[in-house]
Amino acid sequence: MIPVTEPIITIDHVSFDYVTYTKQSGLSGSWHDLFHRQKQRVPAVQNVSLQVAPGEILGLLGANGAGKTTLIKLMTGILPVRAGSLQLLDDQHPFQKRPAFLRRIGVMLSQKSQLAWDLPPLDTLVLLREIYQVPHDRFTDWLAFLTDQLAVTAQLKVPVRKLSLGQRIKFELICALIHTPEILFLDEPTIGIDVSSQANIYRFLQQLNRDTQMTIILTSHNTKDIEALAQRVAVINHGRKIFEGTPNGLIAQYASAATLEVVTDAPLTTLPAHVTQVADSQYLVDAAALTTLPIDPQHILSVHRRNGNLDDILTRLFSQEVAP
Ligand SMILES: Nc1ncnc2c1ncn2[C@@H]1O[C@H](COP(=O)(O)OP(=O)(O)OP(=O)(O)O)[C@@H](O)[C@H]1O
Repeated sequence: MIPVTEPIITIDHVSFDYVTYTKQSGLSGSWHDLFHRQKQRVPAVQNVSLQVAPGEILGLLGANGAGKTTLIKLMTGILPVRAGSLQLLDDQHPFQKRPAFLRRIGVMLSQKSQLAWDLPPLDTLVLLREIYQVPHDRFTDWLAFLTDQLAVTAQLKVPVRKLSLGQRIKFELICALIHTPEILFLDEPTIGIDVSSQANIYRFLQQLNRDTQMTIILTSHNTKDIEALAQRVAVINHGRKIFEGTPNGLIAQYASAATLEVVTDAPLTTLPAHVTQVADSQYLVDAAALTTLPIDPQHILSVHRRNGNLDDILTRLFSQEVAP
């Protein structure tokens, strides 16, 4: 679906390959590598086109290694766009990292911390204030608001190493927001966060989006994040976009057939193409295909109908091998 308003992000047929070199083990392997390095291309993003409207919350969904983080890195200028084109705000070259561009985006990557381990978050935030040239009084008010909303005011002056994981993630989020960006990128924002803090973060992001029209792009394996926040989702599989639309549209498209969950005491040794394994002896199968399930009925312990929720659908979607 193409947003009706002028898009704030336009990704047009973008592809990205990582180039790596295999490393052989042992001394002789290292010696061999000196003269004959084996080059490998990893096609992380393949021919992806996507548009995001201002004020939208878009969820990027995909299995591990699908290419979500790479797509975020391309949008935020961490990686260069070599094939296709990409425009964010009015900048067609995010990789040039113009200060005016960087001031308009906020990025929180799960694998990269902005916080200094031995310093309190306040020190990092003051540094960011200088980098982004946030006026002092604005900084003070905004920081007080953010820490209050995320319930971490008391931890502002505590060294990062003494904070809980949840508190650290909330400060990472505050770092990404301290300069009030127009677009916020969140890579796995609730990883390792308890349910009450998750709810706190959802409420906060929803309010932020509602009150300031901030555009939010998030990736998550936690479908609760997507259900709570995303107005639209793009599903990436092996670097390709395989779905774009609303979360309900995704459910409607892929949950057309009734799905049954079968528990057995005789696990399958080989998995037929139409069956998805969800646990050691637990399988999902279309109702219409139940009779073709190669399990002796006396070994079936239970059969339950599963309504199509996002978790089920993504499990099925990502377990189907889509050729890279
Ligand atoms: N620096 C790198 N060098 C080489 N290959 C990489 C690099 N970073 C990622 N890849 C590969 O690119 C592909 C996409 O990775 P990416 O991190 O974008 O996936 P992802 O969808 O964010 O996965 P996850 O959900 O596990 O974080 C994977 O096959 C990964 O192994």
